Amino acid sequence: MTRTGGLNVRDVTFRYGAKTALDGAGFDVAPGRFAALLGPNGAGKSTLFGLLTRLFTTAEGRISVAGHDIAREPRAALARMGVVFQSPTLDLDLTIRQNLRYFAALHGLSGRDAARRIDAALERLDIAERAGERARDLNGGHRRRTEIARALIHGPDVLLLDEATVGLDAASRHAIVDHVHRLAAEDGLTVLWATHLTDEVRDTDRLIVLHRGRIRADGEAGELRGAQSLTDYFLATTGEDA
Ligand SMILES: Nc1ncnc2c1ncn2[C@@H]1O[C@H](COP(=O)(O)OP(=O)(O)OP(=O)(O)O)[C@@H](O)[C@H]1O
Repeated sequence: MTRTGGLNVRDVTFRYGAKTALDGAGFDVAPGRFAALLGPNGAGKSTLFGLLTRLFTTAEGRISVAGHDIAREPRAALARMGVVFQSPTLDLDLTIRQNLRYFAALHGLSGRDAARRIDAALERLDIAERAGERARDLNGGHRRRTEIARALIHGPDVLLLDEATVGLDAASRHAIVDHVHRLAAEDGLTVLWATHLTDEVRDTDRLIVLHRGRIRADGEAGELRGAQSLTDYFLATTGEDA
């Protein structure tokens, strides 16, 4: 599937009072690419996600999502975007399907169209057989997969995930990293995957290293790291533990 636009971030600066959290940060993610945004704690990843999702705004810099400038066409830009936030946001008392139905309704989707989209998203994340179970009864990995499925229901072009594997065991982490890579490679989604874990990045991924509000490296992960391990490369680039 070919999609247009991708994600463009240009010269974005953001301050919390006197504290500069993002300092002229800019990068592009081409349509259908998986980009890992790698940064240690405090690098500015959550601030960037806040700007991408319009939680807050800045006059300094430009962001566009699937060809829509987020300041000038916020509704169009947000409609093209799926987001998985760092903090879990499922209603634990509802079933998986009910959680997704609720989200579909927020997007103005209902009836057969919503059901079809929900089924497709659950299939895509390999959790269709769990649809009738309450979120509370699922493990952390399946809950996360549900949240990713939910982020796909309205058919976004760009998928943003902020530390999506936090708190999960190795097997669940691996499964989720794999699923999201496939969403880029097979479905043409543009993915921005924020993490501080180097083992979630593949050599063929686009790698963007953010440190203290600035982009420190941007390229294909395997080329950037060369003969070094990615962890060593990351340490050398940021001077901090990975
Ligand atoms: N509300 C705030 N007021 C002041 N400074 C803040 C605020 N929120 C974040 N910061 C600072 O801005 C910088 C970037 O923070 P941000 O949360 O975006 O980083 P991060 O890469 O997401 O880190 P983490 O993985 O720890 O969430 C940090 O130095 C942080 O201390």
